[in-house]
Amino acid sequence: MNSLPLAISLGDPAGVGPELIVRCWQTLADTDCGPIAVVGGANVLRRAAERIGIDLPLAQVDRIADAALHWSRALPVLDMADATYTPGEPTADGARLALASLQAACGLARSGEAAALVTAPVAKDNLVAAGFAHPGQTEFLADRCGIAPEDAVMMLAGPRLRTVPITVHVALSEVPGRLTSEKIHRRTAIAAKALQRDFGIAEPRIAIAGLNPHASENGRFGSEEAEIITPAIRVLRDDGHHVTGPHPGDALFTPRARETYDVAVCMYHDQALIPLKALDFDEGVNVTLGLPIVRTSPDHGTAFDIAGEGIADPGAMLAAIRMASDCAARRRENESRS
Ligand SMILES: NC(=O)C1=CN([C@@H]2O[C@H](COP(=O)(O)OP(=O)(O)OC[C@H]3O[C@@H](n4cnc5c(N)ncnc54)[C@H](O)[C@@H]3O)[C@@H](O)[C@H]2O)C=CC1
Ligand SMILES: NCC(=O)COP(=O)(O)O
Repeated sequence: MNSLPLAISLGDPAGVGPELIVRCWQTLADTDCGPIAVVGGANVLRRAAERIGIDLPLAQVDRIADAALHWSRALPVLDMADATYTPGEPTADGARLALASLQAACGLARSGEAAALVTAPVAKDNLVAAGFAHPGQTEFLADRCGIAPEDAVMMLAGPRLRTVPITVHVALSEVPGRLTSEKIHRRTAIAAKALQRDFGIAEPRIAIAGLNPHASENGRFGSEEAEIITPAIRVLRDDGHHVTGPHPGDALFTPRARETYDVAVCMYHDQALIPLKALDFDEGVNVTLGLPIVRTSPDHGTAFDIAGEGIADPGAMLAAIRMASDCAARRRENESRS
């Protein structure tokens, strides 16, 4: 168990994040996942709990270290920015709060005051209006941690599947131009190292998808497999990684195929996220690999359409908190051994 708290950023206060955090605290309080602390938004959390009929004990703390004193009987919330609770109706104030919470929570993880960072969902376009200059939180965290955006690797992880998209938040038409052997090699190697360090998989089995239908059918439907993906696979194998591919994307996620690998490396966002969400939506976690901090998030977004109705499933947020706790503990253990 982590003795340090996990820092939870509030996400967009008009989304499902606040009510899910409340539900997660109810489930996790005093369990071996260790203390959690929400960074800002006490009023939002209180109102979200009221709205879904939960009598929420809340402990406002000045220092995250104090969360451990309270979390078994009250949800610890760091006293800072706040906003009005307007479920389903995002506001500029709410976006500013989401950004302030993300920035402060990231700072706590980086300084070592928090064991890990768990981010509740944000709406990227609203954040941009609040001054956010990154395609997503993944790239923001890379920037804050002083690493190249390409080296912060998104992985979606559920009980049945793990996937890594090589390109992420870009238009589909730009994907072929953005794929390079170097990028596939580098991001796959980062994922392999993180699976060892944070997930305890000693020799990760990696399956790499093609880009084109039938992985190009020997060049009939495109050249990226031969020119970009296969050379990357060769170098990864030379480095000692257990890699197969390029596999036709449509065959890679069948039940039998999934038994043959620990992670599927995919060429674009939806190739990686569609199978994960189809299989594991209510338990899916978005984890950022390659950072000096541990960061997880639920696989879903703000779900403005159901916010405040009390019907949002807390499973993915719970899985994100548990995974952050496990990864942080494993990383600390590995570091103390080396
Ligand atoms: N981790 C993050 O911060 C993420 C943020 N987003 C952002 O969220 C916003 C909305 O994105 P969408 O594509 O609409 O995806 P979404 O995941 O918010 O919603 C898609 C569908 O799933 C449902 N849903 C989502 N979470 C649910 C839950 N916990 N329980 C039950 N049903 C749930 C929604 O009601 C909706 O019908 C966008 O601005 C996007 O950028 C999207 C994915 C991840
Ligand atoms: N589709 C995943 C997603 O949008 C989450 O991105 P990030 O904000 O975690 O970078």
